[in-house]
Amino acid sequence: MLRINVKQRLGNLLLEADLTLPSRGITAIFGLSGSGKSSLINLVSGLTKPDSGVIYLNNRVLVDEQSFVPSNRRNIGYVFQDARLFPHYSVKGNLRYGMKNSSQTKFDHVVELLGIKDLLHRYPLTLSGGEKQRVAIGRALLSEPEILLMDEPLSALDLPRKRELLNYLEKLTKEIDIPILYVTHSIDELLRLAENVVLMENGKVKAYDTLENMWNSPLFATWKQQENEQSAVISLPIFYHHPVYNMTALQLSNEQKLWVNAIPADIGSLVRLCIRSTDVSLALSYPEKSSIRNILNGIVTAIEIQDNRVDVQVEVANYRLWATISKWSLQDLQLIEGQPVYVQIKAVSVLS
Ligand SMILES: Nc1ncnc2c1ncn2[C@@H]1O[C@H](COP(=O)(O)OP(=O)(O)OP(=O)(O)O)[C@@H](O)[C@H]1O
Repeated sequence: MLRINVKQRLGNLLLEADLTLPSRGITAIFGLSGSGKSSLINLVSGLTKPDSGVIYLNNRVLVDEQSFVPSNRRNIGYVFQDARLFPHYSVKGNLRYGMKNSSQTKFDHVVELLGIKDLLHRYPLTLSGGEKQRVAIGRALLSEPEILLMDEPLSALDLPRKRELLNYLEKLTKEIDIPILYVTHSIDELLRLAENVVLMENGKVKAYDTLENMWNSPLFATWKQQENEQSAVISLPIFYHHPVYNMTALQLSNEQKLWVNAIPADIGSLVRLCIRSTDVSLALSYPEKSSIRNILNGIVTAIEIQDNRVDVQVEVANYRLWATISKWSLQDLQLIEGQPVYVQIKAVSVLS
């Protein structure tokens, strides 16, 4: 567990944070440029000192009124935007630098996890940006930190390398059981990686919650790129793999399941999905003989009339989804809050 309660004056900005973060999973520090994201994790790493306050990592004091543990004694792994490898050491040398014990099994595991076995004898100058970052992550992990701090680790990479590293990061986060604080202003990275989100604004913590709750809250409205639709992000457990068709059923409730293209993961694993309002339609009677596999029971919970469309929020087994319909359809269906409807879902994007 990471406990942060700090104040720090940064020029015109007063950074203030009061947070308790969980002991595993990725917490994204998200916000506009200049909102104080890097400054916050610099305080955790010990690169800077707060004017007042405390930071505890797993009940160990890093900072309080009496003490300030320097960076090199915090047991923290740090990955920056640029990999900052030692140019005169090979990849293997970089990885071994700072390794706490020389466990070959641990070394092999990290090398395997990050796909860097073939690079071990190369030197940083010969590596691509994405490869360098994987080595930097490997080096940080092999120091066996109690927490991993990542400050926009993908921002210096081109799109293909970003995608490649995202896949590694996603795998990594499922495997390691230390918390990761991940600074980003990318929605893509947030949706793929974050379990929890700290939203920073002008040096303050504007909100802190699970990614799903944040995404679905009005605070996030300005961050959603699509102007002509709404979307819902939800996580559901895998319930069943169809033995014939290449489909997987996810559990919304005991009664209701959502079918998606086959996901190669075990029953019970959580899958994060994005359902866009333009892929959802509503009907008042059960659509017989429909080609759409997902026809669910829902209740209308909100109706938002926009300039050229209507966004209808529906609750399906405790999950809130959105459907975009036309004003004409609203008039036709005479929808009101509390009304039961059939919710047809044409497409679902699997995020992670
Ligand atoms: N030592 C300092 N002295 C004065 N101002 C500072 C100092 N460090 C940071 N700042 C200012 O504090 C603000 C927050 O900076 P910070 O780098 O934490 O933002 P950020 O959210 O990480 O931004 P970005 O996404 O652009 O990296 C900025 O306006 C920055 O110029």
